[in-house]
Amino acid sequence: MSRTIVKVESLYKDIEGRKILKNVSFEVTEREIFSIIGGSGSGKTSITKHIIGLWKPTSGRVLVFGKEVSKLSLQELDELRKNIGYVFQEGALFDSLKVWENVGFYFLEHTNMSRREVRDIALEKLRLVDLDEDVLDLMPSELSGGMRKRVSIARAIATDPKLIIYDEPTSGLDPITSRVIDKLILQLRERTGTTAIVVTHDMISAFTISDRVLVLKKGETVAIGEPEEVLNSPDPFIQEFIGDMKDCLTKQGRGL
Ligand SMILES: Nc1ncnc2c1ncn2[C@@H]1O[C@H](COP(=O)(O)OP(=O)(O)OP(=O)(O)O)[C@@H](O)[C@H]1O
Repeated sequence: MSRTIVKVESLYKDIEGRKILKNVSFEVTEREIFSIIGGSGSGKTSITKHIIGLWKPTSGRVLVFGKEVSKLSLQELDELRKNIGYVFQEGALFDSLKVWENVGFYFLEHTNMSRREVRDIALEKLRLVDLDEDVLDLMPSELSGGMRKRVSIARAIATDPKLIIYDEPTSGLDPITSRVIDKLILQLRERTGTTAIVVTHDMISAFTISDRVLVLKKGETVAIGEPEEVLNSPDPFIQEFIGDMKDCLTKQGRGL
């Protein structure tokens, strides 16, 4: 049986009297690609903030690798975060650092490894995202949008995390580059066996790469299931949300 990597149980989050998340529950199992979709402000990022321990639930529980995140000590939280790679929406690369220094940032900051060793690790991670030594010494400003995403992903996997959270991995990219990043997310799962949670507005991405999809509306679960199940849900919100995309999201359309 597959191991549970993330378990969210009846998660509620209120901030200043506003209900941000209402009774959200789901499990993500090992090697799964699990997408969270929903309109702006529906609570997608709020869920990930609980997973990495930035927020504590108002009620309910969030367990990651079997441990309740809100009960971890600071040291345990550091250890947890080392095992979670986070790909930030805007890439969040340090503009004054070279590509290899960005990818190896964790090791430069937290270990005594030599720069040569860190550079070697960076190259190994860059190869996993189909980049090579040509980019090692480039500055982030010299990269295209798609390459920046790849470098951000290489940085997120630098410490060999068991879980990767992708925050809007295709935002700001043209449709062709978006599909390339989708393929990369799938390839990375094959290459590293990592579990992935993808927060996205991109329906094509969510319905093509995911094993399961969670649809949120104003902090509540509208649907959860395999892409086909969710696509065929009679729920009017889902039908409206998916809208015209449904035709191109048929099985043929999923042939990445
Ligand atoms: N620090 C905060 N303090 C108060 N309210 C917040 C805070 N962060 C988020 N919210 C509110 O929580 C709700 C959910 O926000 P969240 O960022 O999780 O949505 P989202 O689905 O990720 O949206 P988007 O797609 O726009 O990033 C929103 O109404 C937002 O205004």
